[in-house]
Amino acid sequence: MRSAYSVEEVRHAEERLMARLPDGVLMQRAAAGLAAACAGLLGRVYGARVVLLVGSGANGGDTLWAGARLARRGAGVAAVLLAPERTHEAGLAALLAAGGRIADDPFEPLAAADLVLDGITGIGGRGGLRPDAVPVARAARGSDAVVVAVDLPSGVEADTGEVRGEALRADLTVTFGTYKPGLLVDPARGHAGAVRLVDIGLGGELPSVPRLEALQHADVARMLPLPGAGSDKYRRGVVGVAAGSARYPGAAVLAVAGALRGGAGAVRYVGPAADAVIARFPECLVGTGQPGTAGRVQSWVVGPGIGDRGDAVREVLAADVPVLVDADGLRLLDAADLRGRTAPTLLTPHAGEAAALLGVAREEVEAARLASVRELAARYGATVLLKGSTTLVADPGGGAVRADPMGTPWLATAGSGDVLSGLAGSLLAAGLDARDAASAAAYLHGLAARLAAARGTPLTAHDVAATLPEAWHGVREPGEGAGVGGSRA
Ligand SMILES: NC(=O)C1=CN([C@@H]2O[C@H](COP(=O)(O)OP(=O)(O)OC[C@H]3O[C@@H](n4cnc5c(N)ncnc54)[C@H](OP(=O)(O)O)[C@@H]3O)[C@@H](O)[C@H]2O)[C@@H](O)CC1
Ligand SMILES: Nc1ncnc2c1ncn2[C@@H]1O[C@H](COP(=O)(O)OP(=O)(O)O)[C@@H](O)[C@H]1O
Ligand SMILES: [K+]
Repeated sequence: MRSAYSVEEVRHAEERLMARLPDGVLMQRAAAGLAAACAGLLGRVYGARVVLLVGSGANGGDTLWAGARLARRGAGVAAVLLAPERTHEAGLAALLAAGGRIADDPFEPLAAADLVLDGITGIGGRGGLRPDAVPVARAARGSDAVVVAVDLPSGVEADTGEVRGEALRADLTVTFGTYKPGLLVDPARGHAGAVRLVDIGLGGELPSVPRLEALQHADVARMLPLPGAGSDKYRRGVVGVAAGSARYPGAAVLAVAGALRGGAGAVRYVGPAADAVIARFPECLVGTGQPGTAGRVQSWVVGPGIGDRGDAVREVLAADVPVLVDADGLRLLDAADLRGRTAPTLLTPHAGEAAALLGVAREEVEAARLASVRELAARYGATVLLKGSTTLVADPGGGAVRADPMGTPWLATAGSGDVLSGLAGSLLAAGLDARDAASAAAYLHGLAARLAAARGTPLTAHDVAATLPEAWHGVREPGEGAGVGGSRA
């Protein structure tokens, strides 16, 4: 599991750790890790041309100390000082002593650089880049150099992943002590590039529950419901799918396709698309009536392509089993029907559906995903999986939000959300709690898409569903397979 903590939590942990250590040790640990990552990228440090973008705080200090280490190994290092009168003094002195220099004009060294280190702001940054930094950041991005962000890409909001204004775009972010939420949540995540964590000894000082966490293969492997000697199809869990309509039979077929690959022992479909479902999946138990006629299930998926069948949504929500509501089901949702429920409810909106549930514009949800998913979970008293460029899962009672690291834009294809809802519903039927079911489903869905995309694109939702068994195998046997889907970091 990768964990991310807020700026406030990082600062408290840092204070406690610093109280036990000699002055400057943490900055030296950070700078050493940063310089090592840079040396790895450069291959040959001697003779490399390195430019440091240095702001007024400790983020600039880390950058100067790392620059000094590279200069000692023979790199030509020029520092662009964005706040010359407030530059980290000891760091600058170290750089100059190691043979580095201060650049009078930022643009000339940037044009010839092999590597740029962004030390304008880290966790002390507020708002987007200031006007004087904008042309410098653009010149860095426009050059042929590899751009490495120090701790965070300057200009992004560490705690939320929001980007208010302009922010630097890095190829790699070397972050210290712990991930910050902004490194795992778009739009900020899109500015970070690959992310590498440098251990500076902060771990033991951080709270046990992080703000945000991202699953890795081993976490998902532990959650997967595997059949044992005592299993039968009912004990493995039965998932009911109430989806599709005469107009949208395909949504039912795709939700069932996902449900069949989620580890439940059986899938029951009820609704007007029974003929289409049975034609495609003879292993599915089908009926044409209302959900109440389906027989016992351990979870329900309701909503994909269901049209205006609000009665089916209400009927499913009255059942005392975990219920996943998606797509049309979200439009038909009456919040009052959620209040009386004691079994878990999982809502899976995309940004547009989330915006409608919150009564705000879609753009607001996309700009503030973390706040939106938390607000939805609290307001509806349900676990919420917010789909999109970064899929997030929040529980109504708080706790760590899960950020999915596996998504790929190839998933933005009609019907892939239906596959996801079937898959997550199946994991619910198999006994996972709502947060685990939702986040494991998003992970497997993303991994399946990556595996399928490695063989050919564009992807269809059907390709994603068909590749889910390979994704299961991939998380359980990470050494094998197509070599995609390891963590980004
Ligand atoms: N925590 C840890 O464990 C460790 C932390 N370490 C490092 O320290 C970093 C945090 O350092 P920090 O607190 O000095 O803040 P930092 O990010 O350098 O910003 C400082 C100044 O920037 C300014 N400023 C604000 N917004 C701005 C903007 N938009 N555009 C431009 N300028 C802006 C603002 O000054 P202002 O101009 O507003 O007076 C503010 O004072 C952390 O990210 C990590 O790299 C490591 O050394 C190891 C251990
Ligand atoms: N830009 C993107 N990057 C990564 N994943 C995306 C992106 N856009 C959409 N997705 C994913 O694609 C799926 C689309 O689901 P949804 O919007 O419900 O589509 P549909 O209703 O057609 O099935 C979701 O899993 C979502 O997270
Ligand atoms: K930075």
